Amino acid sequence: MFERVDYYAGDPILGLVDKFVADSNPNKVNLGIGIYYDEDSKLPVLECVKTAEQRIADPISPRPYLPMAGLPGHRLACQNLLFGQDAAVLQEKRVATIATLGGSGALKVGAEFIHEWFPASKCYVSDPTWSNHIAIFEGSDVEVGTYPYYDTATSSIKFDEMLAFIAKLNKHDVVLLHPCCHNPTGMDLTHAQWDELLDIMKQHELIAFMDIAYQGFGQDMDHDAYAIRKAVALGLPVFVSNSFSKNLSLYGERVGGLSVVCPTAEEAERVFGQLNYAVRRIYTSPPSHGGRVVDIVMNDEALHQQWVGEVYGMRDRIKAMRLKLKSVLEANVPVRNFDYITKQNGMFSFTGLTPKQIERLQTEFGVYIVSNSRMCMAGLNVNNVDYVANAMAEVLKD
Ligand SMILES: Cc1[nH+]cc(COP(=O)(O)O)c(/C=N/[C@@H](CC(=O)O)C(=O)O)c1O
Repeated sequence: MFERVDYYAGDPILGLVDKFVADSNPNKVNLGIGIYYDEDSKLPVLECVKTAEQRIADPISPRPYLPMAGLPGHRLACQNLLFGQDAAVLQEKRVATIATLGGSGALKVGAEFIHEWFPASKCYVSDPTWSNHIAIFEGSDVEVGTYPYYDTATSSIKFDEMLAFIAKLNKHDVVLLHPCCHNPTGMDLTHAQWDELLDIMKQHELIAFMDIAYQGFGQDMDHDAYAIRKAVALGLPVFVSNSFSKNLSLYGERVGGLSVVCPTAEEAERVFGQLNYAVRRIYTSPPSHGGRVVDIVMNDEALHQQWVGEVYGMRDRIKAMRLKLKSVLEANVPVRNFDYITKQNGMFSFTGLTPKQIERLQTEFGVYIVSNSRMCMAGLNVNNVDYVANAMAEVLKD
């Protein structure tokens, strides 16, 4: 009956978790999946979340279905964070926002919407990008292509090539962009480069799909949203998928959002209705617990301020680990340039290690990084950074 069904080869990122758990090496370090671990290699529960959880727990309340679009407070939280509190585009009611099952759910609903209402549009992702971008859009029957992005030889962005390629796309083609903390390279465009790119996209009537999963881990909440707000200012059609998995450390609660910026409030109403309908046909409504945590933390002024401070604490710890890793590697492998480690933003560093070196890191040292050479810097801490640096130095001798 099901003999024709293909075996699933496994996910290049999630599959590493199982291998890591099964590894008996006492020194093992998981630098694969994009999860923030604290100084003690523990997944943190933010203080602001603890307070929200207490409010949800006492008094305990029933758990009715949420609206298809999720809690209004969750949706408002996404809008204020992405576009800025009281932004004109919000005052004009030109943004259709739904709460989603994490950033992944936002991408899926967005891909379904594009397939249905822009059937001729192709989606172009950066080369390289988060592997699930391609799987999600292709899973919604949207044809996916890639635009030039990262130059491995120079650890930099192929900006001129990227512009030239995007300038040749067709009207209403979708360009999937990382506003900050690019996954997997960590290399971000400068504000001047964003201005140039978005202007070309405006001229060629392209659709910007901005996937922001690490807001606050780059420079700060507003700086990290620059590309989104610039696209809005230029009057581009913008889809924004956002995730609270990392910056609220709520991975398993599956909380995110999808926003679509429209030319008029009337069109936003139309889009909002179809986003609701897409949710109904995929999963009916988002989970209530995570939505309530987002609503409480993000809309209570004191908790919101506390949250921002906690995110910047995570950001700064990662930056400190980048500096430490770079200094130990420079001391151990003086012939090699490691500037890329501190040039890159957010959780990830694209190390450029070869498959053989990656394999040795894993089998000989129990250090797990993704097969494309992406390393999650948020898995480093003062207890393991020397070990990881020495292991990298060792395999780099190959
Ligand atoms: C760019 C990007 N967008 C969306 C997501 C999905 O987030 P969520 O809200 O949890 O659905 C992730 C997750 N990335 C990490 C985990 C994963 O692969 O699912 C990662 O790259 O390791 C991203 O890195």
